[in-house]
Amino acid sequence: MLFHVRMDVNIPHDLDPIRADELKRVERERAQALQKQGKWRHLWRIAGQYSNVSIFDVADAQELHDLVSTLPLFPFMDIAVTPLCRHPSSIHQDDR
Ligand SMILES: O=C(O)C[C@H]1C=CC(=O)O1
Repeated sequence: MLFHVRMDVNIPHDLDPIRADELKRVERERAQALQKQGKWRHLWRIAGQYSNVSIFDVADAQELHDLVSTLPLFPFMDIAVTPLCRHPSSIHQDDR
């Protein structure tokens, strides 16, 4: 099942910079591992913002929740989720 996910990151200015860098490093490792597994299918930066738009390919809403809620930066993100289904005019067979 595909989900469009927007993540807006808001790291508090008073968070220890070393702690923030460590969170970002582990977040990157996690994001790249999920991409290699095919679960985080697309990851795009929104130009000019500390935000991304992503497409997740997971079994269901529970799996999506389990993945995003355990991301290291989750406590500092506002997340908006939109479930997707196949468009009848799509030419991409893997759009499901
Ligand atoms: O930078 C972000 O958009 C937040 C998060 C998502 C992937 C990653 O490496 O960090």
